[in-house]
Amino acid sequence: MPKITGARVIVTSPGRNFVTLKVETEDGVYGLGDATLNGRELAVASYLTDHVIPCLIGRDAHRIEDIWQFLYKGAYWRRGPVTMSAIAAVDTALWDIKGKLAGLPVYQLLGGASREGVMVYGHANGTTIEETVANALHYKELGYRAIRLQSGVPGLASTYGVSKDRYFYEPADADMPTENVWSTEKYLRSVPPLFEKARDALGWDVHLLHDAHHRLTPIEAARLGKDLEPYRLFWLEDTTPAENQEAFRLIRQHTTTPLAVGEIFNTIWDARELIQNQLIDYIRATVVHAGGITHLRRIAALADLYQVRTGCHGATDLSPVCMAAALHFDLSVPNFGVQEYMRHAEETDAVFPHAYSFDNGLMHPGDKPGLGVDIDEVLAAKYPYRRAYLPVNRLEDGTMFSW
Ligand SMILES: O=C(O)[C@@H](O)[C@@H](O)[C@H](O)[C@H](O)CO
Ligand SMILES: [Mg+2]
Repeated sequence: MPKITGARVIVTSPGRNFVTLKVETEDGVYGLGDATLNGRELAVASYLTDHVIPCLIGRDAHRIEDIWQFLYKGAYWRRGPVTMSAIAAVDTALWDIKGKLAGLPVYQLLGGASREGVMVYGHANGTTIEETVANALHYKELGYRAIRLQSGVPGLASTYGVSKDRYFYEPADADMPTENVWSTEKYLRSVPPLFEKARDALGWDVHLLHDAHHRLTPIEAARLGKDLEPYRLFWLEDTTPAENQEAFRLIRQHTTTPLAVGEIFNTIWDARELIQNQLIDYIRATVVHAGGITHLRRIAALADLYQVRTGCHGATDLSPVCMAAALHFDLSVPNFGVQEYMRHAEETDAVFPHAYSFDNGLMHPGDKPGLGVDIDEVLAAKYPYRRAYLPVNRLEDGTMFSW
């Protein structure tokens, strides 16, 4: 058996913070797993170092399912983003090791390729509709077949999804949380004209998406979905805070705009009612925050029964290790929908050399054994951790609100 002889957490900040688990076996083969939880990184690092790694040493690295069950059931305190990100990192690293030992890319171990490539969507943003549409046109020229559009809201100083940089969106921007001001009325007025202009400029042969980032009530979400129907969105994402799964029934009854949710979900239980009651069209759970490749496959299998497709989260706070793992999953899973792809900064790519590639709107994980992603530890050590928070939102009268 490939015995696990060591495991370490590597925290590095090449442009932004990443937490990576490296698991080593006695024959020198190692695997990597992403454990990054944006804004709460060190909690996962400690969970791994202080509580998980001591239990890994001496185990058989091939027993992925058993180790997953051991960490999930053995903790007694189940679920939650910190626990599930830590389990995900172990699980991902073990799949990497299994692939390397088998001499096969991970997607081959997951049943092989179900498609030629993985359709990804880019994130077009701008402070005005004109800027956002121009940015979306640029994505189309780069070959993207799906584009998400997020525009500034007239009357609001800053909004989720609109970055200072044209191409790189990074929400965790300060060592104390940035406070934004939010108005749903202003936002709801601004979105339909954005998509009207986008369709005029981009035509109908490209998929358009939008993220409401959990800030609407069910009836507001229903109205937005209805207002956007003429523009035939691929999906409308995270309309309401999904702690209340039942809310989606109300939204669903009012609109045929496809609904996506789940980037903050960490287990199948968060999505179960939504999937079984066919209240959503796309499940956005991803490798790092939803218990790794093993658990994500379970979620996808449940979703497949109800024609719900996958649409993994892929913002810049998910490291290239997660991106690689997601692409192996995407290439193999039968009910794939789309994959989010926000390009990482050059410093990030240099610390995490990887085999995955983008061509004409599709990505491929490459054919290196394992995940096909590495970490340059010497370079990583040059980028020390810097505390960085996600922003918060207040209504115009000062009330705390969902970000
Ligand atoms: O869909 C998305 O990409 C977003 O909702 C993310 O940018 C999200 O805000 C960040 O990943 C939070 O860390
Ligand atoms: Mg989102």
